Amino acid sequence: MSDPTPGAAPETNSETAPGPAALELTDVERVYSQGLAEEVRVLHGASLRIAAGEVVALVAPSGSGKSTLLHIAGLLDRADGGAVRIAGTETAGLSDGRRTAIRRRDVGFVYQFHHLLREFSAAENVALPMRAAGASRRAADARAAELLEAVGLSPRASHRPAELSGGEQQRVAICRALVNRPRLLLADEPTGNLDPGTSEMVFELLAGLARTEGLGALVATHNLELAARMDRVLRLDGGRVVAG
Ligand SMILES: Nc1ncnc2c1ncn2[C@@H]1O[C@H](COP(=O)(O)OP(=O)(O)OP(=O)(O)O)[C@@H](O)[C@H]1O
Repeated sequence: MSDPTPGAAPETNSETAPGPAALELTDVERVYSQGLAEEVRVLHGASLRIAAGEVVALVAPSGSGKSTLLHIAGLLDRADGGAVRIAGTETAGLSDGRRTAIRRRDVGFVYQFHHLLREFSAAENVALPMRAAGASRRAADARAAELLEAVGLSPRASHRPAELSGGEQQRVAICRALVNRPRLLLADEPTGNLDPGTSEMVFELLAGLARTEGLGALVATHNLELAARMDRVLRLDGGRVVAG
């Protein structure tokens, strides 16, 4: 039986809930003001909690602050107020260097466009961030092979991005985001550039991998049908996060 703590965000996945949440935002504020005649208050009391192993969709109209929220959650931008906790670590008061270290260790990103390096093979693209983090070539190659196999791309491991379809390229980008075993996966319109059938397949692979790897995932998308297949759907409404 679950017995939610008062004040805690509801609906975490009880099977994977032990341990710290992958991501906790508490009353996050973000106001853009630099060089603007009028302030743009994008996030105003935005709170959410994503448990390890939970895949959550974030749907909201264009311009409502999805990218802003993802950038703050991924420590690419600083909130003007509130708390950002990643895998149990509060990040608000940390130096830029410390935040970068946490981002590299604990956060994986997938974007609408894959940004794969075109002169490298699929396997090399996946292995690169792990090599950059200091892993041996052998360990990085083994991890890349394991992930490419999980998304059905073993036969394409030696292909360069230009030799892959859009959906295959995005599957490689997902593997690359997961290679360092992050605690949190942030995806911004990961299937925005793909046809409906391919989008569905890439979404399923992303969600399946996040669950088997036990990380929390927040996936921003305009696609309501795909969002409904995630564990939960959240919306942004007037700068706050509400259940979708
Ligand atoms: N650097 C900035 N300076 C000023 N305003 C900004 C800045 N970045 C974003 N904004 C404004 O903040 C609001 C939210 O932008 P954001 O990119 O987070 O929205 P979004 O929901 O991700 O939109 P989309 O789905 O179109 O990508 C928009 O009104 C945008 O114009």
